[in-house]
Amino acid sequence: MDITFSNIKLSDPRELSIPYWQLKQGQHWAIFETQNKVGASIADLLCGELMPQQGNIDAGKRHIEQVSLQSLQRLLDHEDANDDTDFLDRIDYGRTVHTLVYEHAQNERVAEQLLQDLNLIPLRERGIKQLSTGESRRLMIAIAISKAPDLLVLHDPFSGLDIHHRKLLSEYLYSLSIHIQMIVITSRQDEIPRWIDQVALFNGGTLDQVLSFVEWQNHPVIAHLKAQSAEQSQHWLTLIRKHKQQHQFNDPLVSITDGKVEYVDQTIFTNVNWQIKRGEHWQIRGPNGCGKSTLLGLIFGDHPQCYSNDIQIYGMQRGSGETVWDIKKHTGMVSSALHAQYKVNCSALEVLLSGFYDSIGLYDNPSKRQIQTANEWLTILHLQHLAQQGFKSFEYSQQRLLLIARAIIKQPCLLIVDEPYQGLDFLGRQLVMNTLDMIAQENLSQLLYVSHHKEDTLPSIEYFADFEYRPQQACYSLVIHQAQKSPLI
Ligand SMILES: Nc1ncnc2c1ncn2[C@@H]1O[C@H](COP(=O)(O)OP(=O)(O)OP(=O)(O)O)[C@@H](O)[C@H]1O
Repeated sequence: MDITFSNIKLSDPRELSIPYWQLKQGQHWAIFETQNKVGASIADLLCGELMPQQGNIDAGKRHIEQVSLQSLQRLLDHEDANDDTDFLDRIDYGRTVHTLVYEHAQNERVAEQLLQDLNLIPLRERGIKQLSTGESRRLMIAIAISKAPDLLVLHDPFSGLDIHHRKLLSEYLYSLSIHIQMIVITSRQDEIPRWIDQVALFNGGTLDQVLSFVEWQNHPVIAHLKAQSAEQSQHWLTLIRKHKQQHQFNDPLVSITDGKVEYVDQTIFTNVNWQIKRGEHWQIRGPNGCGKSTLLGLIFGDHPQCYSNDIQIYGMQRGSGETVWDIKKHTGMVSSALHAQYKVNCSALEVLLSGFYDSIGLYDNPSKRQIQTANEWLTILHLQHLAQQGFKSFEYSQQRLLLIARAIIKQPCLLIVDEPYQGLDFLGRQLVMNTLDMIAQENLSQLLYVSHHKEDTLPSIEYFADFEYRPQQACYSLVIHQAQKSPLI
């Protein structure tokens, strides 16, 4: 049976308008997210998580599943609601990979095959809350397929995956496309699979064009969006320059000596020796699960093992009586973990203001100047009219942009951006990427940056901390590289 959208409308803070759209039985679709994210709303409408304010969707009795950042967030919320840490003699990390994949799988053979196909066997006994970004993405795909859907909506399926797992998933989805109808929603051009039949383009939230794969490849929208983002990022930078802060720390800003993180069942990395000097911008690279976020958590002060390591930051030796707030005061952070923790339903304005206090939610009285700066940020994010709207009611990418602005607002000395583009549309990603690059170029903050995508490399970053696997120690270690500047001709 075909799926038909008729006269669909959603408004503030989401925006979606689909006068008429038919997805024929068996046809594979891609939705390319240019600007105004629509994918999350479409996925939620199809899966019955959201009701249209107007119009209707006829999907018959189709069993539709989605894989998306919001479906992961819902599962994590569910695990938090059932957290048994208080009744156990250990931390409750949520249900294990094994339990979650077995829960809906038809039989053991299907479950084991899924664990194998998505490279989840080594993670079988790990709780969902322990998983890294790429690991949890693979788990969410396995869970969705274990429910044997007729239609699978994959929102940014490759997001957070390293190169090896992106290749594996791409081959896996191709084999799956023979049996299951799919809608792939993405904001990256190279992530539209070749087996897609039709591409839907939205303009300002409205379904604008339906294209064949070949028509899509020659479409001018990308060039147009790049020009638009270059112009808009100048507005961001003007605002950042206006509130420029001076930081007076001595070298090195951060120093880790013989860093090590280990858990009961495995060591993640050892022998990490790393110094971040003034003016240096770093990209941290390495495969899923190698410890990038863990290392950044040691610096930011969120990771429990930061006290058992020899870490100096901003001239303070960790564990010498300083508080986590002494560190956070000079540090901005964007990451999926922080996004997941930001559960407080304060207003958009309060989210931005909370950046001045490093809090999740706002518990202080902001000054007039801080309120004015936060309002200026809302204006350049085009969210001024939604200043009082609750954070939770925003779509994931709008939330992410608010959290990025929250991290930048106080102009921290160190800006930790751990896969910042997760959930953003094409324009949003370009905008944030241009802005981060200009922040680094002008040394407005020092970047510690993580992204798995080659095209996200920021030209201003010259230092690379690469995790490499050490088979003898069965864990990772860090290797430092400095980019060769191309000789002037
Ligand atoms: N409490 C724990 N016990 C055992 N392993 C854990 C625990 N917490 C995290 N891990 C594991 O530590 C590893 C490192 O996680 P981390 O999030 O730092 O990886 P990452 O390099 O950022 O990966 P990604 O590229 O997927 O984001 C992962 O394999 C994760 O499953």
